[in-house]
Amino acid sequence: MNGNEEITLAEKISGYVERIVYQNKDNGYTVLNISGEEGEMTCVGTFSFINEGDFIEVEGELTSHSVYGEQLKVLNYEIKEPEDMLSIERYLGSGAIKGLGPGLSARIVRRFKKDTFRIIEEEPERLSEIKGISERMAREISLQFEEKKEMRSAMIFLQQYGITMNLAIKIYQTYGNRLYEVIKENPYQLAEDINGVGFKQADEIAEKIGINTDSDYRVKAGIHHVLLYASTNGHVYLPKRELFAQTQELLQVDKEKIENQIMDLVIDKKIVAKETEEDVMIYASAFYYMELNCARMLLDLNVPYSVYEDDLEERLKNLEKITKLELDKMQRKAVMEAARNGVLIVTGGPGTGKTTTINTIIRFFESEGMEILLAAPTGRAAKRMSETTGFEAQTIHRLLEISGSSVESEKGNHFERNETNPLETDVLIIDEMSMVDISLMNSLLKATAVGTRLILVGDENQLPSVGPGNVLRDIIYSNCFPMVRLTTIFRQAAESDIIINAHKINEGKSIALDNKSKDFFLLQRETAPVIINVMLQLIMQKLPGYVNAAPYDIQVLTPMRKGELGVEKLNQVLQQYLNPPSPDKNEKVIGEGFFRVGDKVMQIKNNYQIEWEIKNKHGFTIDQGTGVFNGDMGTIKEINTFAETLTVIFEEGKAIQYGFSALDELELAYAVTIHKSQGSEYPAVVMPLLTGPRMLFNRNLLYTAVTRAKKCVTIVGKRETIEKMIENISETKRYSSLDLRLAEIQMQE
Ligand SMILES: Nc1ncnc2c1ncn2[C@@H]1O[C@H](COP(=O)(O)OP(=O)(O)OP(=O)(O)O)[C@@H](O)[C@H]1O
Repeated sequence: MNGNEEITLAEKISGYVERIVYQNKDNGYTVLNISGEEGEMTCVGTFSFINEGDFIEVEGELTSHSVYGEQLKVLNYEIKEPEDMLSIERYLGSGAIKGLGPGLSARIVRRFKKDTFRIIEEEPERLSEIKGISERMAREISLQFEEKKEMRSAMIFLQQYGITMNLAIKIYQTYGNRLYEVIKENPYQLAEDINGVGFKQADEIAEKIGINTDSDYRVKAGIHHVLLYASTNGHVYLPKRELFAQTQELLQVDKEKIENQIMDLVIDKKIVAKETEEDVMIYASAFYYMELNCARMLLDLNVPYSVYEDDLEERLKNLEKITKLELDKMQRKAVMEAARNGVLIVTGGPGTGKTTTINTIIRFFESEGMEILLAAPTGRAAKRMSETTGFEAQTIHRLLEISGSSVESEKGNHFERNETNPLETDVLIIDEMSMVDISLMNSLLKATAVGTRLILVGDENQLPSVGPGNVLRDIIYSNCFPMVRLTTIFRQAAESDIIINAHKINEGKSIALDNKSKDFFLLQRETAPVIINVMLQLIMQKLPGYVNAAPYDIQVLTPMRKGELGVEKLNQVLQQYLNPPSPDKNEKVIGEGFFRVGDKVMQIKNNYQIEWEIKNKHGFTIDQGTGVFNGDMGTIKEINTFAETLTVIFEEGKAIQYGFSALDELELAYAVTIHKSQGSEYPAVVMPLLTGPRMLFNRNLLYTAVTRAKKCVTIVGKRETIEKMIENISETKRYSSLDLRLAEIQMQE
């Protein structure tokens, strides 16, 4: 209890809900005014389902609040059918039934008196005896009345299983009156049908209902859950032995049970099992078909185009004259192969001339009068592509035109551009391909009509995409498509130690860490507190001037989430220093930490539906749309504790308003994991490297981190750790098989 609140006595009162002042749909916490015989009263408590106009009986403690005055803290409540005629009339006329205002309600009650509710339920046609009510309207009134009653009982039923109001409403909307059957027989169905319900929650409900731990439904749902969970770690499938081990750990049931259900799921086409020499690969069906479709569509696009070979050289030379840049042998090859083929992959490390090659390819096709589209997986990468090529590039999501459909499905049908409405272009160039996951690739290919030239550009040595799949590497390893690997580091790029060291790291060679460089430093420190201190000094004092950027633009990258130098801890510290508390900055507590106005944040999942708008300086909306994606970064502009919203401004000035219940989509981003930093570039990167698990602290990770920096890399930690990372080529295995699908199809043809 608050210090400024005083309990006086227990009370039981009844009356109408005059007004719902506030309601939190997650936990049902509600403030409402009721009006009863003794006047108006403010009630505060948890109401799972209530409408304005309802007649309720509440029991609670009468308290006196220093600000809000007298209130009833509700302990119990019951929704009652109003009994006296006045109450009935008020209920009907309260707006609870659409189309019935006070006038009509009064007439109904005058006619049917205390029998009104029975008539509405049992003989609704009699309502049409009243002037102003047609037979159709009578049926509608009765239907609505019935629905309200049904919904109320559904809410009360679901509440006993600890289901929040928000979720209860979704369940009711999905199943209607079938929900009792679903919950009692197979609550695991919820995890399949309703966004936001996972296996764990369904399992909790099942336990409360008393469903056996080895029920078929539970085992099936468990298998599905393990596969989906694997996909959040980037896997498209799991080898059967791993699926078994993980499912057994989750469910604690016999192996035989799992084996049987796997067979059943295969028969039901919910999962796909593919046998190889060593093992059986098991896929959630959606993922299997995504890979299969991608393979088919890529091969369909991969047709040769006839070009006048004689003057190809000539035309290239002319282009070089215009761009005043002579391409090297591999770059030339890339341009020619782009002209000759339907699919081309261009790969290479930093500074090897990928952008320069894209530029020439664009100019080549442009001179042929062809339509060209450019895209990249993230907003930042698209922006960089626009800047370096001088052509407009967009995110792949935007290119495909998000449909804003309310169904977020694994099948990825969120886009207006698809097989029935493909992109209208002759050439499509995608940069930063290492970040494209199988689902996005599937959507992209669906929207790419045969006859379009597809050019995929990326660095195969970057970490694979955050989402499932290993698309770029699989395509390269399949050997099914023309590919050009760029390796020359050009003079200008060779002046940067960031680029030189990145290549050395990639080749497993040691790097100079003597601090004689202008853009690559190691500050040797041995303990976490000292490392944190040094990082703070770098970000707040030294680096902003050195790289000419704001402290917010200097990015801390770290391998881990947990631990003293993990993202979570570092964000707490950095928030405290870079955005200290202040009376004019609202805050919102989240778990153990909080968000504060001014914080740097990152979106951590794809959200295709959320709306954004861009306003000009006069406050007029100049652009709007939907969608924000995993890895997008922004700054908190406003926290409104009354409306329970938090507004973030993302790149390009896109403002997005999050309800407090959606804040699990955001994370502080002063520090981010190296995995999440893919595709982004920052003026300066600061990286603590002390010790960590071998599977994580590897060459690939260090390479990705270093290549994120444009002007300066500073590692704070141990030299020995860096050396070990360069030597360590063990990588966490990613289970993906686009290369196998490509090979299979080619064999069949
Ligand atoms: N044929 C060439 N002759 C001379 N300089 C070149 C040539 N090709 C590229 N360069 C120069 O090399 C540098 C790196 O090239 P570019 O930006 O195209 O590489 P990149 O692979 O796109 O690099 P990153 O991945 O780091 O963006 C640039 O300064 C560019 O002007």
